Amino acid sequence: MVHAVVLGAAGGIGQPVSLLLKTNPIITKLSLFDIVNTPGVAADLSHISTPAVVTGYLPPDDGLKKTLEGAEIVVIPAGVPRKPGINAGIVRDLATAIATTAPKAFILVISNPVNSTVPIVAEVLKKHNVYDPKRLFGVTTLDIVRASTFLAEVNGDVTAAPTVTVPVLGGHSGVTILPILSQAQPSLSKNLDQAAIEALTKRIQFGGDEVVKAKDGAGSATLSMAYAGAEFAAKILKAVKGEEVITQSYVSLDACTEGGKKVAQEIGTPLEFFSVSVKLGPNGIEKILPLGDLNEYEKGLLKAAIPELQESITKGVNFISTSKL
Ligand SMILES: NC(=O)C1=CN([C@@H]2O[C@H](COP(=O)(O)OP(=O)(O)OC[C@H]3O[C@@H](n4cnc5c(N)ncnc54)[C@H](O)[C@@H]3O)[C@@H](O)[C@H]2O)C=CC1
Ligand SMILES: O=C([O-])CC(=O)C(=O)O
Repeated sequence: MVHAVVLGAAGGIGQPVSLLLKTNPIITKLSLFDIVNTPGVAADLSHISTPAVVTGYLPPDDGLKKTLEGAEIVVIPAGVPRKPGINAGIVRDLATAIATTAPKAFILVISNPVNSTVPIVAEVLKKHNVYDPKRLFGVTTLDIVRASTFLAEVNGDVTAAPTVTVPVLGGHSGVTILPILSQAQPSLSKNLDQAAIEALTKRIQFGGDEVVKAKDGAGSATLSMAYAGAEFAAKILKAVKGEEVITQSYVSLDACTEGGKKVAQEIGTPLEFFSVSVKLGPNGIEKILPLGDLNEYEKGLLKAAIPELQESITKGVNFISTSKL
């Protein structure tokens, strides 16, 4: 019995991610919230012959509170593509509702800029004394998905993508995205020269721009993001059921003292949030894994990512310290 929630469920990501969650047989209750159109989305999904009972809520009559009551996992794709200022306020308000109604839920933040929206959610939860860093995740799975696909593609066999894994660390925007191609499994990057590695790294870092350009004004990645978001939610739910799961996510380095300290040393600059490899268990993050060996090029990428990450985290924290909650 799992109650999953999508906030921003009528949007470009919200609708397909809700569809994919509806097809996850572990989920028995799926509650959808948006400022528009959720009754229609919910009615449509409710005809699918999978276990989840789907309900759509709108803001009137305490809709957000009703959506969140008893929620165990909350996925947040609410917001507007490439409008960071607007999204900060939206995410703050949704986090406030989670803090008061479903403080123990796993929170999966998709709304951009993830590098700032995750600190925003953390600060709101801290203000309500319900912050559990083991349960708060910035979803960076799309970067991991892209890395697998693009590495398989450049290696001449895109059909191998499902069997290729590349750890992607750092954050979720441009130069803060650190694909660690030297740690790819299988080690396909050995077939590539340095110029090809650098081109592939840039493609992964700026994959979002490729979609924005191709959509020509009609928004950013939605379908691949929905796939990635549902995959990440499925990983959390597998871990809850006791399966061992290791993946990367943008999380607090204080979520796990031991592992987090080691990573902080590897980074060499204090950062409250970073996308790292985490071992997930029934209560969320059990262990933060070391960055592992980085080659000289990857060390340079890490160094270049730090100032932007620091600035984005500070922006998120300051946004809440100057907000009336
Ligand atoms: N983490 C990642 O890898 C990715 C993140 N994104 C981000 O996801 C967010 C959503 O993108 P799209 O679905 O394409 O946008 P969209 O504009 O199609 O959908 C956003 C939805 O949020 C809803 N919304 C707005 N304010 C709300 C509120 N206060 N409460 C509940 N719902 C509200 C809107 O009504 C709309 O249905 C954007 O911030 C985008 O940048 C997009 C792609 C990848
Ligand atoms: O680029 C964007 O605006 C959306 C995004 O985060 C991505 O596609 O990775």
